[in-house]
Amino acid sequence: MDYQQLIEEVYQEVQAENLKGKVADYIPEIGNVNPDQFGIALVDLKGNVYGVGDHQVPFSIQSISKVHTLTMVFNVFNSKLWSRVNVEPSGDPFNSIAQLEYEKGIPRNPFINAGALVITDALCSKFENPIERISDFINELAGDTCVKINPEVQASEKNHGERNTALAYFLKSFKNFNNPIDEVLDVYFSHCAMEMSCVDLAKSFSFLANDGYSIFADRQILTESQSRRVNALMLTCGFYDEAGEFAFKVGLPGKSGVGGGVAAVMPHKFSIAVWSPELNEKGNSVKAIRALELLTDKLAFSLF
Ligand SMILES: NC(=O)CC[C@H](N)C(=O)O
Repeated sequence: MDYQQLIEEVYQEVQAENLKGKVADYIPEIGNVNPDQFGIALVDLKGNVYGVGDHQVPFSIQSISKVHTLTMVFNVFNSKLWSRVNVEPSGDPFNSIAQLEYEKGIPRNPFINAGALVITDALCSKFENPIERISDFINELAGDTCVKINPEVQASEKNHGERNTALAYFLKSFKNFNNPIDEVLDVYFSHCAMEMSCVDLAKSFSFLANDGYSIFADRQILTESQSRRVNALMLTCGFYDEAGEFAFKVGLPGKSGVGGGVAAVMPHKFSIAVWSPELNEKGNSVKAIRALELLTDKLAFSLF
C-alpha cells in the first residue's frame, strides 16, 4: 500500500468537501488559531513517516494527552487504578458533572475530564515533577524533543477552569482525590496545553499499534495485554458521546482533543494523526473524522 498516495487522496477529497465546524472557544486561547489548517501524518511500524498539508505545524493536543497520562500510570496501579476509574463509555459530554454524582465519584472512564483528573491525581502521587515527567515521556515516545507547553493556553484553561475545578472538588468529596486540588489542576491544564505536530503525535502513538513496543523509544512501554486494553478504551471511549459513531464510521481506536486533533492506530500496521481545528457539536474535529472515515474506506479494512 502506498501510504503517501493514500493520505494525499484523502486530504484532497476532504478539502473538496469544504466541511465546516466551529473552533472551540470555551478556552479562549484555543480560539486563536487559523481554522483552515489541516494536516495528516501516518507512521508505519518501520518508522517511515508520511505527511500531507499542515502535518508539521504544532497544535494544542488537549485531551489526546489523556492517553499518554493513562499509559504512565497503567503499570503502577494496574488493578488498583480500576477501582478509582471505570472502563465504560459515558454517552455524555466530556465535561459532564451529573454522572459523577449518580455513580458516587467513580468516573465512567479515564478519557472524560473527571476520569482524566483521577489519572492526573495518581500521577501527582507518583512523581515529584509530574509536568516534566509527562513532557519527557511524550518526547521519548516521539523520539524527539518536541513537546512545548503553550503558556497562554495553560493560563486560559486555568482562568476558565470552573467546570474542571468543580469536578475535582466533587471527586474529593467522594474521597477519590488525594492531592491538593490546585496542584493537580495545574498539571492537568499543562498537559492539555501541550503542543505537538501530527508527525510527532503519530510517532508517540506508534507503540499502541505495535503491541506496546515503541520503535522510537526503543523499549516496551506497556505489555501487549495492557496495550490492547488502552486500544479497547480508545475504541469505546475516545470520542465521548460520539464514540459509537466513530467506531461505526471509522472502526479504529482513537482519541480526540478540542484543539482539533485526532490520533488513531491500526494495530500491527500504523499510527496516524489528523488535525483541523473546526469541531462538530460533540467537540470532535469535523475534517479529521471525515479523513479517517475515507481512509478506512479506501483501505477496505479497519479493526473489523
Ligand atoms: N475534550 C478536550 O480536549 C477537553 C480538554 C480541555 N482541556 C478541558 O479540560 O476541557
